[in-house]
Amino acid sequence: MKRSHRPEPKKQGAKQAPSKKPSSRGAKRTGPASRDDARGAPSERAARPLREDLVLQACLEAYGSVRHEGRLSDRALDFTLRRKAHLYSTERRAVAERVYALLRRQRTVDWLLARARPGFDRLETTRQDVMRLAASRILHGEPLEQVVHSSSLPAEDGAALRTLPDAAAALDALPQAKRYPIAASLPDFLAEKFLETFGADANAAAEAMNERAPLTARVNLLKGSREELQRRLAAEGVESTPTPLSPLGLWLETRINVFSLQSFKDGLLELQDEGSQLLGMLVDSPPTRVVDACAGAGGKTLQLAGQMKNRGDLHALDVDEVRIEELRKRARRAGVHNVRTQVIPAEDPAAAEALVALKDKADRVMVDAPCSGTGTYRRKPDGRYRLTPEDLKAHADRQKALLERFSTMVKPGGRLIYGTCSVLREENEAVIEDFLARHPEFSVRPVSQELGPELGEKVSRGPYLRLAPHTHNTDGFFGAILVRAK
Ligand SMILES: C[S@@+](CC[C@H](N)C(=O)[O-])C[C@H]1O[C@@H](n2cnc3c(N)ncnc32)[C@H](O)[C@@H]1O
Repeated sequence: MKRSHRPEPKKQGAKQAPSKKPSSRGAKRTGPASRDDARGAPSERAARPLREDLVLQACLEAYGSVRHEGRLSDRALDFTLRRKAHLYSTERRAVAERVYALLRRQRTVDWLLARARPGFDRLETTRQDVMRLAASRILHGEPLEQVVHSSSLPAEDGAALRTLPDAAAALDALPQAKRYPIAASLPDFLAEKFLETFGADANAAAEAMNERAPLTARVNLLKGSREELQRRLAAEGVESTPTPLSPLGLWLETRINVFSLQSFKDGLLELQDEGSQLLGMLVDSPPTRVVDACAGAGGKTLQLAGQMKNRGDLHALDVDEVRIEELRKRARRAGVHNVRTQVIPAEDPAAAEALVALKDKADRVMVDAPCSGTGTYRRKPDGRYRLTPEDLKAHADRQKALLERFSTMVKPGGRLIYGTCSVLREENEAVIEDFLARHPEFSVRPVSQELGPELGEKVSRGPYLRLAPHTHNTDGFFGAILVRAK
């Protein structure tokens, strides 16, 4: 039976979508503290049964606002759960897990229900959504009868759910080209691109993309080593495991609220996917002047500051004032002193003017470009349903333009580091090829020269960093190092 759309036996004791590795959703910041945070022993809290009616109501609100009102999933959950202070933390987690699980399998679930329940698409919207949530829970291994019972379904809808295995068998029987977009839960054009990109591994790529991501922290080297952080976390009752690829990372157990940990408030760690950490490691240290050209809220800026040991000049630029403000806050918490932030205009020629002072001056320029985010669907599952072929083209055009603009800041002998969290060639290798065709003064430096042969071999394809959930259990990332001739 294929995992993607087959109802499967529930793992013993599990209360959530299965995940091979530590996973993150439990620790998502979900609004104000829930009512049991201060009450009851942990074992009592864990044993308390979910109040299914309240959980279902919250799931319907959050899922409905993503699916029917177009809100982003993290915002919709945050918004819903902020207004549900009466939910226990186990219930809040169940809401987040169920909504994310359904978003990851939305197309599959819709296809199966259309077969299992004649007239499904003519049912009233809330009734459809109740069935979707129930079907998704069954696909993720919850016992069918328990789900049917706890979803308070009309008898005919419950009966339809009992036929899901037959619908799954019909899906399995489709030829791969027809089956794949549905089983992978991707729009047709993206499914085609995944098939092109991953070939024989396309099924595995989709499976891993539809799993929960691990909850991954990056140690703040300015405040201690990874081992010291592990000890601090253990003292706070949090188990952690060193990440296998990044020397900076720790997988954290999921059933915690990271943001309430003292070690987080003291700036000892940041949440950052292991793939993102590896991309940040392509910027070597200690160069004296580094530009983080698309710094956003500073995930990589803070990592670079740590790698630079708080020395030299680190320029963090972005067009988004809100993100830059968040970066400043995070930098204060992390004890970062070498960063200068700058909000820059997006459009030429104003943008070019803002960068004039840095022209030919930087040892390293990192362009962590805005992209389709096709590598991050484990964490942002709804992104796939919003992306259009036109968006993809616009991303690639903008990436080329940004590389062109920010490359002017690299000094002779300096390096340009380009990265995305996309798995698609047109945003990655094709952007680099386009740039090199117009800039013979730049050449590619294989990432293994930066990361060392052992790690380099594990994380690269050709000269580039190439990561994906099914091969590395990281988000999908691409990275390239380009060196400007002296
Ligand atoms: C992938 S995100 C950066 C993530 C960030 N580096 C991190 O590690 O957290 C891309 C960023 O590029 C920014 N951006 C978009 N257009 C830009 C432009 N013309 N110049 C600079 N930054 C831009 C976006 O605002 C966004 O914050």
